[in-house]
Amino acid sequence: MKGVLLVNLGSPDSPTAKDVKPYLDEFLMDERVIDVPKWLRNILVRGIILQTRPKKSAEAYSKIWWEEGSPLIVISERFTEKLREQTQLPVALGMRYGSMTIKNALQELETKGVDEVFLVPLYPHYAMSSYETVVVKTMEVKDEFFTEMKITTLPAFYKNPDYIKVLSESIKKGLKDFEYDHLLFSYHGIPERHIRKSDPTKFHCKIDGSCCHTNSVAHHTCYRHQCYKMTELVKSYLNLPEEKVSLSFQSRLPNDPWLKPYTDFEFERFPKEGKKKLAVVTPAFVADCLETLEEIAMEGQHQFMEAGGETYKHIPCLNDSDAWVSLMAQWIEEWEKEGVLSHD
Ligand SMILES: C=CC1=C(C)c2cc3[nH]c(cc4nc(cc5[nH]c(cc1n2)c(C)c5CCC(=O)O)C(CCC(=O)O)=C4C)c(C)c3C=C
Ligand SMILES: [Fe+2]
Ligand SMILES: [Fe+2]
Repeated sequence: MKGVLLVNLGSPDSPTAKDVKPYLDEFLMDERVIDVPKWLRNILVRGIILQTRPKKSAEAYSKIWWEEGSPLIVISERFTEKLREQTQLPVALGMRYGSMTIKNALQELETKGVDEVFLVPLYPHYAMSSYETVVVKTMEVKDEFFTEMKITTLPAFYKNPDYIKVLSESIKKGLKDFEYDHLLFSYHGIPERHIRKSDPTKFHCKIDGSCCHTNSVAHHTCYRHQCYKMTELVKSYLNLPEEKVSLSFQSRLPNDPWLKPYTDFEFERFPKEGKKKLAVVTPAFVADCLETLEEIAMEGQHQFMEAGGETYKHIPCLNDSDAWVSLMAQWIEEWEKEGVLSHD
């Protein structure tokens, strides 16, 4: 019997340093997130980062936490519930980190008789620290506990025409009644090193002005290319003028070059260039979360206004919108009927 496993990143159990610490420990000790030898990761994460970050992160989580829990989890649950109404197949939700484990979700599917799973990493783009780690972890759990299960994975959907349509229409709705002189696509950042590591050709990705715009097989796993491509496709769908749109990368850790330009630097720069009415969209995320609600909607607005901005709007992620749920149901139906799915 067929079934669906949705996987997103996960959140701590509560917005307290006590619960944030083990969550961040699991997250940052992932070799695809902090990709250095284990002994060094231990020193960096447990000896340095976890000494101060949990308290800081807990304060940020407290600002966005809902009565029902973490926005990322609550929105993912709402999405799952709505999806269940649109498909006959069992659907389970798991998280890569934290207490809503992938193992429990697969267990739930197995109890319902599922032995063929459609794995949906809830990320539009491929990055080793997001999409890839979900796939690898799910396969590890399958190999250890659910050896008879067959798993097929949804490819990254950053350029899927139906997804671009749903995303663009939601941006259009967000821009309605908001007069803006610039629209910023702010994507979650990753270290530049990860782009080179994920390049199967080992020579294409130079992180320069041209590599991401020159055809290459490297683009299947190039997060930077995929962010540019998505921005271009939305820009063209909405017929937006070239000079009114740009892209940047948010949420970096210190002491490493991450993808540029940095979103917070752009917030400082735009007002000085006369761009004082700013709309920001965060299309690396399908669901609003700490990184969109605190870093962009709250902190971002503050930084932009302090730098001389006049009006600011964060356009929400797709969350549990009907169009997004229906599109996912359509992809599930295609997989159910045809067994394979490709967005190329
Ligand atoms: C969109 C995909 C994501 C990628 C790629 C990604 C890479 C990445 N993230 C960190 C470090 C942190 N990220 C944090 C939060 C966070 N990250 C994503 C998504 C991606 N991360 C989401 C959806 C969230 C929000 C989770 C939530 O509960 O709402 C955090 C925790 C918060 C904080 O302390 O700032 C960290 C840390 C790295 C190092 C990385 C790539 C190497
Ligand atoms: Fe992150
Ligand atoms: Fe590239």
